[in-house]
Amino acid sequence: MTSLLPVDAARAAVLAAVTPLGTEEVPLAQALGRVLARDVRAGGDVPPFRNSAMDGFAVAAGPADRRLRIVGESRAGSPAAVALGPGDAVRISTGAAVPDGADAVVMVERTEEHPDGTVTVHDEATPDRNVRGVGEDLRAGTVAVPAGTTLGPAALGVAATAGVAHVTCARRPRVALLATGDELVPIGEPLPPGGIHDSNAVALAGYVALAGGEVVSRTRTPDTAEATRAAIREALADADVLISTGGVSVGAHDHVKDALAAAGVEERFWRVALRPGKPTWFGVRGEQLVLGLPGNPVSAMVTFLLFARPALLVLQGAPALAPRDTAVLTRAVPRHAVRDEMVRVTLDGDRATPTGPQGSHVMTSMLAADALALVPMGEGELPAGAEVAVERL
Ligand SMILES: Nc1nc2c(c(=O)[nH]1)N[C@H]1C(S)=C(S)[C@@H](COP(=O)(O)OP(=O)(O)OC[C@H]3O[C@@H](n4cnc5c(N)ncnc54)[C@H](O)[C@@H]3O)O[C@H]1N2
Ligand code: MOO
Repeated sequence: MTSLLPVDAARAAVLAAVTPLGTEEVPLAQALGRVLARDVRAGGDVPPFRNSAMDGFAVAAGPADRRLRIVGESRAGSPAAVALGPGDAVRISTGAAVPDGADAVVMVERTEEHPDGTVTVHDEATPDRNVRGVGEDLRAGTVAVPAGTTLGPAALGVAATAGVAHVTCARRPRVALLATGDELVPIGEPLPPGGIHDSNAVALAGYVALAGGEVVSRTRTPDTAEATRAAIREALADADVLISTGGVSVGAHDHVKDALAAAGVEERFWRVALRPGKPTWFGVRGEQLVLGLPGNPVSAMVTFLLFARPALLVLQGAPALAPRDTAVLTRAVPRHAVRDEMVRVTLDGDRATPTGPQGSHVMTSMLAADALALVPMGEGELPAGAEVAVERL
């Protein structure tokens, strides 16, 4: 057998071939999940003005149990027209501007209003009590969200409050998905003898979307050399990344590698010391990346996560990999002699429990998985209690 490439070397080879894509302006409301290419800086101070953290009375600093004259009101969106003089108080709502002359807000529960238009405040008003200062959250001109951030809901909110309506994001990788196999039947259709539903297409499309990619084509091709060539040619016409499944092993009907060579894709590696995922193939055509993933559904998902996902992230200028954690196996796991195994595990704190049978066709082994635990190749088994490296999903 030709030698198998170690998992980390395979991943390094993929990442070495990645050139980050360009950038584009994206309306903030459409930027969820996008990778920020340029820092978002605060256009002004946030909060932009001194405002109240409570409904109550704005007062000058002073002791408890003072009786003050109510001279006006400051509401959110409608600042008070008056400034406070000695002995004055202004009725104030949460979020409303604290008027000039006021140092603090006494919450309404700690006050007592009188029919003559005065109020007794029962709390001491220490300076800035219940007052949110200008720029407490963000200072004008400082970085509110750094480049490289994948924009989640909170980052969108921060960018909005920083006064930004458009953000500069990495272009989304355009991904073509190609499922090969005579046996494949579109999802939802009845299965003929020997047929199986094309689950890879929908599962991988989901992973692509979660990694920020855009699926630009989904094709199924039968196992003939001509059809595979045509499908690959077409898929490569308009994609940054081509991800195929199936047809990369050594069977008589495995045409993917030849078809990729015919399309001018240059092989970087084939076969990894990995279970599941041994026949994984990787190549490039110019800046286009091509991953030929194994057909077995678990192998396709695991190799997507190990190789394709980091590539998609780096194409977008995001960090490729979170550092591996360590966990302790709760059960013994048999080791493969010449392949590292990515065992699907649930995590309870640092305790890793395999999700059940680990065959590369057992799709439900992925369902409950929190992480992939790396069980290194070797003799015998890795005992319960052994430490393993885990990659969280
Ligand atoms: N003689 C050998 N046979 C195999 C070897 C080997 O080294 N020598 N390696 C095995 C390993 S490991 C894997 S992994 C598979 C990978 O084979 P292929 O990538 O060529 O995949 P196929 O043979 O086309 O399909 C494998 C399996 O997956 C099912 N499949 C394929 N596509 C889909 C899809 N889109 N949705 C759902 N399921 C799919 C297919 O029906 C097969 O059951 O090769 C081993 N054999
Ligand atoms: O390496 Mo294969 O992906 O185990 O079934």
